[in-house]
Amino acid sequence: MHLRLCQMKFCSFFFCCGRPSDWSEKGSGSSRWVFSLRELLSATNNFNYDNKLGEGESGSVYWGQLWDGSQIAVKRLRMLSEKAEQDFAAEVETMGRVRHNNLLSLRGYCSEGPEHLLVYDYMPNFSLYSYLHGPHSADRLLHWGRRMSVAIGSAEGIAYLHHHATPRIIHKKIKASNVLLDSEFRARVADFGLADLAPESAAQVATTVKGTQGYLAPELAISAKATESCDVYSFGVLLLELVSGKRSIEKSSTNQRLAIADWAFPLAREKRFDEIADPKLDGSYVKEELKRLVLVGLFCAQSQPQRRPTMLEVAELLKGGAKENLLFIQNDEMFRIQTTASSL
Ligand SMILES: Nc1ncnc2c1ncn2[C@@H]1O[C@H](COP(=O)(O)OP(=O)(O)OP(=O)(O)O)[C@@H](O)[C@H]1O
Repeated sequence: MHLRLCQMKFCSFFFCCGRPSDWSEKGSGSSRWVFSLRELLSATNNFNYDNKLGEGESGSVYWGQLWDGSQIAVKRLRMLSEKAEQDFAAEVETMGRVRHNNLLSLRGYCSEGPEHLLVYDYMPNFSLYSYLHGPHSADRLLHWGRRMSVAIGSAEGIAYLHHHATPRIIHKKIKASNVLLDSEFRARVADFGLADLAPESAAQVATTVKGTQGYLAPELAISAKATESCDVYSFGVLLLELVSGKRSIEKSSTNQRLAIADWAFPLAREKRFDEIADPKLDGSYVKEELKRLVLVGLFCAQSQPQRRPTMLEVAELLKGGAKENLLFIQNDEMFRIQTTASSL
């Protein structure tokens, strides 16, 4: 059942008035849309191994610097769908039109010969994954205030994709490595629209690969058709990860795999919210906010898609609005003590 929220205000979004193709091709670095292969080769030192930021399913990502000094991340795409191959410019133009403070928008592209490259602003604070589980997890820079801001910001970014972008976009790969952090640790959801550029077979393979395991809505095992509600499920998992510092799926000492929602659910039902908190927070968090994130996370990560909220509702709940709706969730039958974990 969807919660009914009144009017939503999206203060942080802004529309891009002009079409990306209208942007000056000969303008300064910030107004460029079409890049030449030559300048991207020069910016990335010929896709030098030392410039490589990482590699995902769709290709490798390289750090680069343009002639004006601005730092970029260049995604070198590996496989394209036939449609995207035929008209790459038109396909990426839709992605370029989507603009929101919590989305990592496309800055430009290059399509020359076999090379298909996407250009983004470089995010100096890496990804949420790197602070939760990766090389920066020991830095303890992800204090509670930042976690709340990442939760709300990424919810607003995804809500924008679902409810305001034209055409609407289902992300399909919401996970901690796709939430990047800008210089102010503001969440920028990355990789939206990319699933639609991949060949169908590859997009389906993506639903089984390691990186997305634990985030996939259970209904995707039956039907490969992703919906907005699948993104809501993935976002619920992401929220629980953000609060607890645990991975979407943890392996126990006996090599058993435990989904994060199955671990957090009994603790939440018994109101043992403090035990869900990431030990790296050292107890420094706002109890009410932590409880809110856990309840909303579990409500999103329910197995029945029709019971999940929309991303607009999620954003409002996380911001602390719609108090009656949070109460409604808290009193839902799933959190009553008789409920068993299998009903999740
Ligand atoms: N704009 C960017 N600024 C800084 N780092 C980036 C940027 N874009 C991607 N990265 C980093 O590059 C690496 C590879 O990213 P990529 O999106 O290709 O893979 P992924 O998110 O790990 O997996 P997937 O392909 O499944 O989304 C990741 O570590 C990511 O954090």
